[in-house]
Amino acid sequence: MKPSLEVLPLNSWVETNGKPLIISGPCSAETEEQLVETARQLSQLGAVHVIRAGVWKPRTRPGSFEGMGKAALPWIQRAKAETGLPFAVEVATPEHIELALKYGVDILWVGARTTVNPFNVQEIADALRGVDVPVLVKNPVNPDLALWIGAFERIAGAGITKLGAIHRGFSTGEASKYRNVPLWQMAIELKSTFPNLPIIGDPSHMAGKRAYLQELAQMQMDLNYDGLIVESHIDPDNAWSDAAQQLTPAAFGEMLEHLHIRKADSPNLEFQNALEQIRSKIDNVDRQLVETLAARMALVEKLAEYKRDNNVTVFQPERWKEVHETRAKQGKKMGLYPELVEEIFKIIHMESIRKQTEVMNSNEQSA
Ligand SMILES: O=C(O)C(=O)C[C@]1(C(=O)O)C=C[C@@H](O)C=C1
Repeated sequence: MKPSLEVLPLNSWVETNGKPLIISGPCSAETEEQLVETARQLSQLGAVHVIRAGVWKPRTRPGSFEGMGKAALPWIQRAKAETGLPFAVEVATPEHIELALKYGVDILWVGARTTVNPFNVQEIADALRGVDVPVLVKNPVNPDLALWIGAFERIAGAGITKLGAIHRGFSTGEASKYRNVPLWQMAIELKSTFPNLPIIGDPSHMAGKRAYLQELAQMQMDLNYDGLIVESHIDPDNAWSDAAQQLTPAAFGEMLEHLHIRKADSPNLEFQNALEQIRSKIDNVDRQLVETLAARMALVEKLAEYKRDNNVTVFQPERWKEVHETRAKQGKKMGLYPELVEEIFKIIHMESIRKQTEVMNSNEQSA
């Protein structure tokens, strides 16, 4: 069964006047003064639609600052009253939900460390039954699309229709300049699974460092995300959590000014015609690509029959090295991104091995 979700459009629950939804605020609510002043400066930018703050913080190791908890909730009420802006908070337990709603929090989000655990997500969903509140779900820490999808299904199953995703990147164990690897394909697949589900980019947690925020936010806008959630703080260097990735409200305002916001499409006829023509050429090239792949696989199958009859192994390290290197070199010569050709040939080689193993372990003999 193809999964589907009943999701209300973003602009039915938050007014953004056709612009991307901008959520910003400190990683953590630390003091009343810090929270209210950050919110005040953000509201003065005139570009922020929702203020955020962490109240309950899941931390990797015990002993780190775990959020101010319930004590911060009245500060949120004051920040809301002074700015007139709605407020979003992370919740991880039914008790958090009850308290957040009691103190007038407008939007809840489920954090990456909660999304990984279906028991936790189900508890949250059960606590949300009968409540009309927008809920945003961050991607799970590990790159597992099914877990992310499952979280939406559980929360939607409790009757929540004001739903959105937050893409904050993944822990993959690979070396990366970013704190969390974006794995854009995951977000693209989520959008393909649930076309109506808004996706909000979280460049702060992806980047881990101020220096990468702009490029990541721009990429998220170019992927047609519906909004951004960015951490900001009146004194980022002295923040009690995530100091390296927070911006002052003024710096955040500047970052927003430098963002190119593009539209999903254009009615311009000349553009539409050009697009159609080029896309039809792309269709042809893609057809050739697929035919070429099929031709290669047919050759590999033939080769496997000889290997089977002569009792020779599938994997041939020397030949693979040659294939890999020559194709990468050729790609580079043609101006292609080197990793593109390398990665494609790794996939082709694995498929060649899979196919050959299948042929070699079938009982027929070649003619
Ligand atoms: O050349 C071979 O012996 C093959 O099996 C073909 C092929 C390939 O697909 O290019 C596949 C597996 C080997 O490791 C090397 C190359």
